[in-house]
Amino acid sequence: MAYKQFEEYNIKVTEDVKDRYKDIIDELGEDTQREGLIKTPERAAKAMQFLTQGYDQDPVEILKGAMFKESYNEMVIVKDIEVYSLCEHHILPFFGKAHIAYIPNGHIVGLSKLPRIVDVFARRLQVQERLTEQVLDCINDTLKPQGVAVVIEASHMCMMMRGVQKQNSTTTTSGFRGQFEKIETRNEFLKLIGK
Ligand SMILES: Nc1nc2c(ncn2[C@@H]2O[C@H](COP(=O)(O)OP(=O)(O)OP(=O)(O)O)[C@@H](O)[C@H]2O)c(=O)[nH]1
Ligand SMILES: [Zn+2]
Repeated sequence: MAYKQFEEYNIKVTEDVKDRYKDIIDELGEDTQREGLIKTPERAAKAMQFLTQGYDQDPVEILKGAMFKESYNEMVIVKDIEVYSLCEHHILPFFGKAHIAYIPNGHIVGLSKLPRIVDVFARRLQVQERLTEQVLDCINDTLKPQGVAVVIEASHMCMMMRGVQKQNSTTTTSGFRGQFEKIETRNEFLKLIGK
């Protein structure tokens, strides 16, 4: 494997974050010594490291690890890629689907690498708009295709469980570069992903 995978928790980070979670749980009025909660600060510290592992990963390296010379000149679409991220305002999940298309320009990329780079950017504190643009720019700048398109549809827990408390709203963000700036190409992509 040519790039860093999430393998182990940083011991110092785990200890530091664990101590802070213990204080937070305590402040929220719970008993950190009761059986069900005794290991919770450590579990939460590890979960947060997993959910923010994207800071330590290099998406360019991931794409470059599987670029292949090919003359294929048509649209390649990977749709319905599950996205799980954390909103940077409330540190609550937002989740949904990403749809990615590109038109090669001499090189194709290993299909799995597209969901992998979505994960790299999603596993950070994010807003949906920036997540969309980072995926778009990464593919555009690394693969240098004739065009690239990214659509993300997501539900935000911070709008569902708290705050405005709307259970059925979804947010759609999109970005288009190169050939996808042309309305016909963009429409073909949107039609193929069922939009
Ligand atoms: N644009 C954008 N906004 C987001 C995203 N995730 C969460 N938000 C919003 O971030 C905003 C933060 O607004 P604030 O008024 O500072 O926070 P708040 O008082 O908790 O707001 P409410 O959620 O309306 O209760 C809220 O409107 C959230 O809905 C995102 O990915 N993109
Ligand atoms: Zn939020």
